Amino acid sequence: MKNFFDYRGIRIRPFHLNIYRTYLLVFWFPFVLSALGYSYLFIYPILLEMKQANKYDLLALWLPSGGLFLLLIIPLLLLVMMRRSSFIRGGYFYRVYQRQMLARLLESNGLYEKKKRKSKEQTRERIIFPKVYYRSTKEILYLTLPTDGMKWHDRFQKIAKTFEEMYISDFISEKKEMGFTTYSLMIDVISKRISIEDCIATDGKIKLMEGVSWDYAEVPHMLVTGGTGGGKTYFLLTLIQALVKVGTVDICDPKEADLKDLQDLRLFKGHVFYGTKWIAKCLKNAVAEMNQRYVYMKALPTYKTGKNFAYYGIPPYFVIVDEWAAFYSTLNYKEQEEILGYVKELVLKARQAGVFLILATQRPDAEYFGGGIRDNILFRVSLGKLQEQGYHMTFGNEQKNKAFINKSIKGRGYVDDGSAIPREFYAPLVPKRYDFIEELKKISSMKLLDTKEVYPTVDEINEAYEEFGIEKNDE
Ligand SMILES: Nc1ncnc2c1ncn2[C@@H]1O[C@H](COP(=O)(O)OP(=O)(O)OP(=O)(O)O)[C@@H](O)[C@H]1O
Repeated sequence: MKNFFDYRGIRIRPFHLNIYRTYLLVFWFPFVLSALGYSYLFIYPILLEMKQANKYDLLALWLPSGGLFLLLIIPLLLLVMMRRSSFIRGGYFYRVYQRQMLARLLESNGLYEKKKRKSKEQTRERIIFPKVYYRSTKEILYLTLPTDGMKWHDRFQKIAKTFEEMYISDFISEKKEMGFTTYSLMIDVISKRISIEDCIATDGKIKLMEGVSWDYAEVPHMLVTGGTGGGKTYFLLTLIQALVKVGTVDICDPKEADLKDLQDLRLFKGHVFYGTKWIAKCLKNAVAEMNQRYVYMKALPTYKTGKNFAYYGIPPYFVIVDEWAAFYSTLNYKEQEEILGYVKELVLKARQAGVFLILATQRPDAEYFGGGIRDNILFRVSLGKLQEQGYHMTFGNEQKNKAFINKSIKGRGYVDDGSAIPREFYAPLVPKRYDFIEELKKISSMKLLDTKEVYPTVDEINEAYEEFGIEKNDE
């Protein structure tokens, strides 16, 4: 609802074109004034005396000139340093500079009107900016522009990507009101990075950053993409250390690289898979687990329509497959069909049973994700540097208007937490001293659901599916 007074922010005016420098001069001005006073009191009398005596002694001026120099230059240097440090910390001057950038964007793109002002002697031109407003909080930048059907309407409607690139920020939403559009952009995301110690799974969610959690029951399954060295393995290990405390974690490492080492831990005995045959078995087991869980839940005395695994206190079950695309491309047609079949079942049906897939890959090309699998994996993370196409594959072609910016920060990328709005992401920070293996050794066992003698028939499974509103199996 509209308030009577809606504060849009500071209106951008032509004086903002040089405001960053102007502010420096304004802060310096009192020192210039005191330098003038000082000169009048201490230098002028000496000069006057010299003039009267008609004898100029530069040596006598040396000390007072030094004082003048200190009075002018030291404050200027301090102010330049203060301005720079405020800029780096994202403080006052940083925001001043953002306003200057906005003014310069308008000017350099000719987004202004010219107005002539006539006086007796001459005609002067004045530029008038459209009604553009700037407002910022510590985390969000609000930029309001006129979308009133006038001259620059279309231009202002498509400006979000430019803002993302200008301010190295993420467009998160737009709010339209009659005549204006307000774009909200997230800034200073790095300050929301958490440490691995704070990456904890509770209440069906795993915290990944301040304000970003993977709510696996609501936004099931995860896609992790990233080039080599971007932090994919560290991120998967971070997820594993948190998820293993609340449920079961099966790990498929087709490349037999970093994750395979976990098999040496007692905790992961029988939970690490490699080789096509065993990975297929792991996924088949997960489908069987899903079916058992549905039948098990339906048979519980506490069974209640519409409730999921969490309601019955059933621990979640995660299957992590690393290097999915590379693995998939090595499979023959028959193997592809079998394995894709399991993945598809899990992606489409397993949410309420609490069985979740985490697929990690370098590039999520559509050819490795048949049957709409990619579209049904709702939580997506990219890590490290990707080409534009890689971002579009990860977050969908509808993100073509978003500016994805690569930075050389380990564990940095983008996340779509199910909102369909990707934003900058920093994986939990893993300190150098942190040893994943040693930390995992401290965990004695995984939380498993003991479904005991539940070995359901196809009919029983279909019956349970019906209860949970899931499409039945054909056989
Ligand atoms: N979240 C993080 N916190 C701290 N350092 C990180 C993080 N993620 C990655 N790194 C650093 O980056 C290095 C590479 O990360 P990682 O091994 O996870 O990359 P990768 O994408 O899996 O690469 P590859 O595919 O080549 O194994 C790590 O050795 C670590 O030093």
